[in-house]
Order: sequence, then C-alpha cells, then structure tokens
Amino acid sequence: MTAMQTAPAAAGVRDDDAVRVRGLVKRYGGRTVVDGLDLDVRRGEVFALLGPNGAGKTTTVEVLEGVRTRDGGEVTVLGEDPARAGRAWRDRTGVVGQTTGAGNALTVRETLDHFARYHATPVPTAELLADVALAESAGTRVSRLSGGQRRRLEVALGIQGRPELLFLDEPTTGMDPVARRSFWGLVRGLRAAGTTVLLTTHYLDEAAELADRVGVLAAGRLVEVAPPAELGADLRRVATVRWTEDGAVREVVTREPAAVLRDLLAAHPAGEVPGLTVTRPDLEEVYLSLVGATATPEGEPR
Ligand SMILES: Nc1ncnc2c1ncn2[C@@H]1O[C@H](COP(=O)(O)OP(=O)(O)OP(=O)(O)O)[C@@H](O)[C@H]1O
Repeated sequence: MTAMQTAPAAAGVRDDDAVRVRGLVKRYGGRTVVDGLDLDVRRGEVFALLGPNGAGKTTTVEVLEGVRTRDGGEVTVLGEDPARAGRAWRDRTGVVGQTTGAGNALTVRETLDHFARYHATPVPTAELLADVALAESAGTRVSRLSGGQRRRLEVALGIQGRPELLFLDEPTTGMDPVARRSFWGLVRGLRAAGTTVLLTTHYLDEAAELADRVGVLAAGRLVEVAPPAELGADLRRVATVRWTEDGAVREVVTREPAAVLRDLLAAHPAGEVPGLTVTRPDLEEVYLSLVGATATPEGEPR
C-alpha cells in the first residue's frame, strides 16, 4: 500500500469517531470495575465522562490511553487499538492524568522546553505559558508551584504536542474558580481548533459548560449519554406537586402534574390551594438519580 492509500475502515467504525469502545471489561483482582462499557466519541467533540468516585472513569480513560490493559471488549482510538499502537499513534494523543509526570527541580519554562524535544512540532513555550496562564511563574521551580499551578503545567504538557485527541482526567481538581474558568476557555479554544477532548470530571457545572455530550458512568457502566441540556430528559418530565393540607405538607411525584392540579383545584372550590408548588428536578438531582444516589418513588403521596 502506498502512502496515498488509506486503510479501509474497520467494519462499523465511522470515520468521525475518535474513540469507539464496545463491551469494555476491566477487573481488579476478580472485582469488575468496568462492566461491558460502550462508548463513542466523535472527532472534534468535547465529551465528558461524569461519575462519582470509583465509577471507573480513570480506569476507562487509561485503557483508551494505552497505559492500562483490559480484560475484554473492543477499543479503537484514532483508528488503532491502544493496546497495540506504537509511538506514531501516541504522538497524536495528549494525556493529562491525575498524577504529575513533571520533575520538581526544573523551573516551569525548563520543564516545558525539556518535554518539547519529544514532539515533532511542539507549541512554542511562550505560547503555552500564556495559554495556561503560567507566564508569571515561568521561572518558578515546579516544587514551589501551588496545586492549581501544577495542574496547569500538566495541562500545558498535555497540549504541547498539538494532539488530535486530548485526554483530561479531572483536569480542574485543585484549581481555584478563576483558574478553572480560564481553563474552560482553553478547552473551548482547543475545540474550536478541531481537537477532540475526552475529559473526566466530578463537576456537573464543568460538564455542562464544556461538553458537547456527557456520558454518566456509574458502577462501570454508562447509564446515559446526551448533550448536557438533554441529560435525564425522561427524569425531568417527572414533577413534584406540593401543597399544605391540615397543617401538613403533602407531596405527589408525577408525570402528569396537570391532572394532579385539576384534582386539587376541584377539592378547593375557593380556588386557593395552600402552599402549592410544582417543581421539576434540576441537573444535579437528575445526575444523582442517574448514578443511583437517590430513588424517587413515583405517583405516591409522601
Ligand atoms: N490499580 C488498581 N488496583 C485495584 N483496584 C483499583 C485500581 N485502580 C482503581 N481501582 C478500583 O477500581 C474502581 C474504579 O476506579 P477508578 O479510579 O477508575 O474510578 P474513578 O471513576 O476514576 O474514580 P475517582 O473519581 O475517584 O477518580 C475503584 O473502586 C478503585 O478502587
């Protein structure tokens, strides 16, 4: 095959999928922590894997990065199986993990200059420093950086090689609100430049701000994948009607609040239902329901 020819796409793999996972299984000592996971990340999108501690986010991402083995399933990342992919594939991905790879003795600028040598066309150090708002700390030793500054250095190292696909594992942990917002701007800029981003986060607001699509991971399975505004659409249709009766708060959880209201108004001919409210779950409540942190019985007064 000449360099001009391209390999035929594997059956079922869309050209615009940066990541395709089918039936991923990972066990630690007999305990299944990723349990038959299916996942597609399209080229050019920001995809957030959202889930509680221990849901399997890091394990999944590390399998996709090619740094962790798997016990089952098919994984294709940028057209290759990460378990077998080589140096050329690795150069097309960027990784910001939970632990730092940067040494402590060098300054920030020295660290970036050092790692630049590993990339064919690295982003110039001055540009990187500005991108992650570390220009003022360029001469500071890495050992003297705050937690949030260190995190920004790791992000700089992750994007230094101009990756096609960037993995960000809980990237804003330890950042203050200003650094977090500036980081969000950075991710938006990467997306605008065509970089695919797969990030893990505990933060709902971060997923809602950044992601084109969010995958909610619970106990090693994806329980829902949707754009943030559509997450839990089914759960959001459930409304809670509350009112006061005989001095006590009554509550009905229902998909048909209009019918409940009709009954209530019929029971109050004067037209006034004391303490009446109708609410629908917000994003946080939807998320908690999805990951099984709450279960809301439907239809029964409580
Ligand atoms: N090297 C390991 N050996 C044994 N168990 C592990 C190992 N790494 C992770 N686990 C376990 O696998 C489960 C999934 O962990 P993982 O780090 O993937 O979850 P996570 O969703 O990223 O959690 P967090 O949000 O806390 O980072 C957890 O119960 C964890 O204790």
